[in-house]
Amino acid sequence: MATDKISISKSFSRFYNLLRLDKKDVSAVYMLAILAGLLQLSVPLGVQTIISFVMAGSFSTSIAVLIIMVVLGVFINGLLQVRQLQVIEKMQQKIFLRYSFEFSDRLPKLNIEKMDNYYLPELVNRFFDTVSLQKGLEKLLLDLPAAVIQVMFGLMLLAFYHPVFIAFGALLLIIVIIILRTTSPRGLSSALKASDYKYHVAAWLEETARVIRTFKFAKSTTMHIEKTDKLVSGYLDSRTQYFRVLLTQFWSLISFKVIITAAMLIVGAMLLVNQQINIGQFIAADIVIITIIGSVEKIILSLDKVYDALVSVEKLGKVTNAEMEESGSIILADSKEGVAVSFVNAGFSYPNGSKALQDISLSVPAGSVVHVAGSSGSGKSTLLRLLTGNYKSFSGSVLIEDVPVGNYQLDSLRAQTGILLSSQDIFHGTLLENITLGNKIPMDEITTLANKTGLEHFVRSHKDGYDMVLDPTGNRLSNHVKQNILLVRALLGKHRLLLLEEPFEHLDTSCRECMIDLVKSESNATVFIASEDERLSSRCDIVIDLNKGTIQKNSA
Ligand SMILES: Nc1ncnc2c1ncn2[C@@H]1O[C@H](COP(=O)(O)OP(=O)(O)OP(=O)(O)O)[C@@H](O)[C@H]1O
Repeated sequence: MATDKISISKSFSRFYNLLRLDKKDVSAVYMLAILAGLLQLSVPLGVQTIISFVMAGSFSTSIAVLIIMVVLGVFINGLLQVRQLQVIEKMQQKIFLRYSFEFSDRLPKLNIEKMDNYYLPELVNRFFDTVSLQKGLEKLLLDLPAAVIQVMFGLMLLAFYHPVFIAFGALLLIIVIIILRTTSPRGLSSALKASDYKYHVAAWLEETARVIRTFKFAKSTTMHIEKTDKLVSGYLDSRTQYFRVLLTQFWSLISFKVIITAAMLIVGAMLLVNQQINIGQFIAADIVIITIIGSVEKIILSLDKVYDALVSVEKLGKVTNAEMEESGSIILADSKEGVAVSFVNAGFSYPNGSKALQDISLSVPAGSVVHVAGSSGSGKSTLLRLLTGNYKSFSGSVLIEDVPVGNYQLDSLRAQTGILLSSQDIFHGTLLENITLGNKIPMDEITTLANKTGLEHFVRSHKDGYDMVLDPTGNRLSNHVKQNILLVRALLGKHRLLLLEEPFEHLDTSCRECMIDLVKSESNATVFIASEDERLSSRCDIVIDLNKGTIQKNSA
């Protein structure tokens, strides 16, 4: 099973790029963390001074003032933490919002030629990584900087008590850096591997759900369980590997804690006995040391969330960094006339190497109705796809109005093209939304077409009419109605080019005849109809007969 390669520095730079978008918020969080870290140190300093006063046997108003100041410091520290939480919450909301819109905006603009090997609904599962990213963000921006800052300030403070603490600080930093450097790359790559398997398991469960009837009616198959078992084993293996890395880090931490606690107590006690520090300084130094150890513990225990956040950015990048379609700059003029289309020695292979079209040369005058005939797999859909402007890696040339199709601005080409390809479908939404795709189209135009195609009968037979909600993929609709909806969608508006794949497939003979008349009379558009139905040929101006991707016969 292929696992994505990942490098920790690249991952961090992707994460950094994400944070850069919220520069102000991130700076605010760090400023607040620094202030909170400083205030945190007021506790040991205050305690030390209070103890000195008490030891000296003097209880005066200055102690009361000091106590009030220490308590106030703790309170302000809490306030700063609340403010940090508010900023982080805002950033977490922004992450969800940003990825929602980025996914929504990018998906229709993906380069479908390059994304041919992906099943997009499965790819979109990565959206759920926004949740791990939100959680990781909290650790990365709140706990980690606070811990790092506390360690740094704590070490600086300790150095004032006795130079031996400087050595202690250096040793501590070196140990933490060694632990992180040696274990992090392994931690990140095993986290990514576990995440890959997680998505493979989810994808397989989704696939089982999608073809539920196949498994339900199959004769005592256990294939779905066996396949799940294999994927789950992969997940467990990589998860165990990942946990092993975390365990190494936790063990290093425990040993580190034991050694440091023992060393500090011994050193502290010796300094105290030798009267190099007083009791107040001893207690204060211990408070600082406990804070430092607590912070280092926080850093190491947060590592899994850091890995999760970095892995999430990688996973979300599968969609946000995916290649987008390229658009040309020429605008296809809005006109009542159809477009002239020509292919010159055009050939096309899919990314898997399957040769779909070879040496296609043809010339279609504007306004012609073309029947692209041929058996299944002969290349009919592919020929139509090349005219959509989405498929660009063909050899030879494909021209619309004597301009290479790739030169057109995709939006302008789409505005002039009515498309009904078999890959299109019904989506979860109202009937009206399914027809108009949210475009403002006069209702009379819709009802006229619905009348002509026969969709009107379906609309009338439901109490909610155009507001009826269709289920995803339109499974509960008859093929005939589904085809009618897609046909009305394709024909709505003014077009210079119509690309229709098996538009009349589920219609009875009389309906089929009316529809052909409808398509022919609709406009002056140039119409390409890909269909295996030979009866269509006699009703069209040009017939292109395809066989294994080449033109067998081209008759006008
Ligand atoms: N997305 C794809 N990836 C790889 N190969 C493809 C893809 N789509 C089609 N093909 C292959 O390209 C060839 C032409 O397919 P195409 O769908 O254009 O033929 P068709 O005549 O429209 O067939 P049908 O009527 O069954 O849709 C076939 O061999 C098919 O297997």
